[in-house]
Amino acid sequence: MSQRKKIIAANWKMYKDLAESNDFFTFFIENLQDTKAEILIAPSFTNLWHAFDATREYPIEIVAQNMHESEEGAFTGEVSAKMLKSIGIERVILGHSERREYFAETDRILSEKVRTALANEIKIIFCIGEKLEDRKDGDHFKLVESQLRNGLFHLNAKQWESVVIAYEPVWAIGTGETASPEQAQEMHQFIRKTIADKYSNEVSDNVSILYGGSVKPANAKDLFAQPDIDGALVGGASLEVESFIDIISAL
Ligand SMILES: O=C[C@H](O)COP(=O)(O)O
Repeated sequence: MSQRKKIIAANWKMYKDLAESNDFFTFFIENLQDTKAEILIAPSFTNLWHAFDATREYPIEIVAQNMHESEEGAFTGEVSAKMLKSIGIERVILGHSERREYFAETDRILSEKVRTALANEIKIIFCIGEKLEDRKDGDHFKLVESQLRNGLFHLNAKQWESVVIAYEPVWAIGTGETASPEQAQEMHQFIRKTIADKYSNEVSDNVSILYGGSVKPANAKDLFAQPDIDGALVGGASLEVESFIDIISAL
């Protein structure tokens, strides 16, 4: 019987200064209802400590949006796993398409980030997803499989207990063009089978696979009704307390 977790994660990207972040958490905590979902929120680095401190007593996990693959060094502007752990952060988003696109994060760099995170006992939300041209060419399964293999298939079965996958078709991110529940389910099922073929059904059945890409209160319920969709990684709709709570309530 699968014990995989239901997760609603917020990726704030480069939005909210400290005052806006603090205001969000004050209102969010006041209005949060009981939910079976694990709630994860990823603010920017400058807000991480305050967010962690404000939510210590609540069922809300604060997550980093990135980290460097080296333990430490002359990497101006970067943040290490050790620094994140020192402020209580125990999970990081890696492989987001915006990091791959704008910061040239290759599969090799991402596999190194994965190694460093796990070596520092930091759990991972690993993002994979095809571009529109991949899908139009019928290459979306091949692309997603290569991201999965190159980023994560160096892990042993036990290490997968620290991994959550986020399938985020690039063409759905920030566009309002959400994948249909059927499209998302088809890819989630493929991802789970690819993991099962490499490892085992036991490993794949326990990996939470989140959908990301224009998740809104209006489409969340139909997405979450799919058997292999275990929650969402939400961008824009997580910036407002009301819409984020509505998405959580849809699970
Ligand atoms: O990490 C979140 C994804 O990029 C989705 O963003 P979005 O909900 O604004 O489309």
